[in-house]
Amino acid sequence: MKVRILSIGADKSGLFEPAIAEYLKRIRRYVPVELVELPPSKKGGIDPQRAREEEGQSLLSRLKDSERVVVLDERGDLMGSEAFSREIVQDAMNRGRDLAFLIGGAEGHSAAVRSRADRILALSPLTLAHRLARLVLVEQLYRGFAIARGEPYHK
Ligand SMILES: C[S@@+](CC[C@H](N)C(=O)[O-])C[C@H]1O[C@@H](n2cnc3c(N)ncnc32)[C@H](O)[C@@H]1O
Repeated sequence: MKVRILSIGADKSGLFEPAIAEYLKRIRRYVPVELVELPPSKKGGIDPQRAREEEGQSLLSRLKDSERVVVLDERGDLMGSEAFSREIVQDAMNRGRDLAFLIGGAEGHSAAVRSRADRILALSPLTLAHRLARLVLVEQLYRGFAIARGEPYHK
């Protein structure tokens, strides 16, 4: 099993990168994990619909057939950490499936991305900056593996 996080944009602020790097390092104790940053569309701020579609194509073109696709979106299903561990992390472990998590840009996800999703997941009903969504995702992934192993990180 492998995990990839495909994300539009980079963390230019530098605020979240050290924490994200730390959780990626911790997740690598369990599985290979890769963060793939994709450039935002040049249409951002000018033509939001076009930007969403271009970024969606960029995300979709990088998916592999072997991957179960989890699209992150504030309008998606809300689940607790134990359900996330069971239904996403442990399910993939048990089936030997790879996981791809898709994080959109400033304009969110296109209809094409939503329709490709095996699961649409909200980390909260709040709208998070994409780089903060990344950080919450990697912490929850680490927590999800710790739950699966019965390790004390999750209380
Ligand atoms: C700034 S948000 C995009 C907001 C955009 N206006 C929309 O309607 O989707 C950028 C990306 O961060 C992720 N994101 C932000 N808040 C989230 C949340 N509460 N749950 C899951 N993902 C979230 C999503 O992948 C989203 O596409």
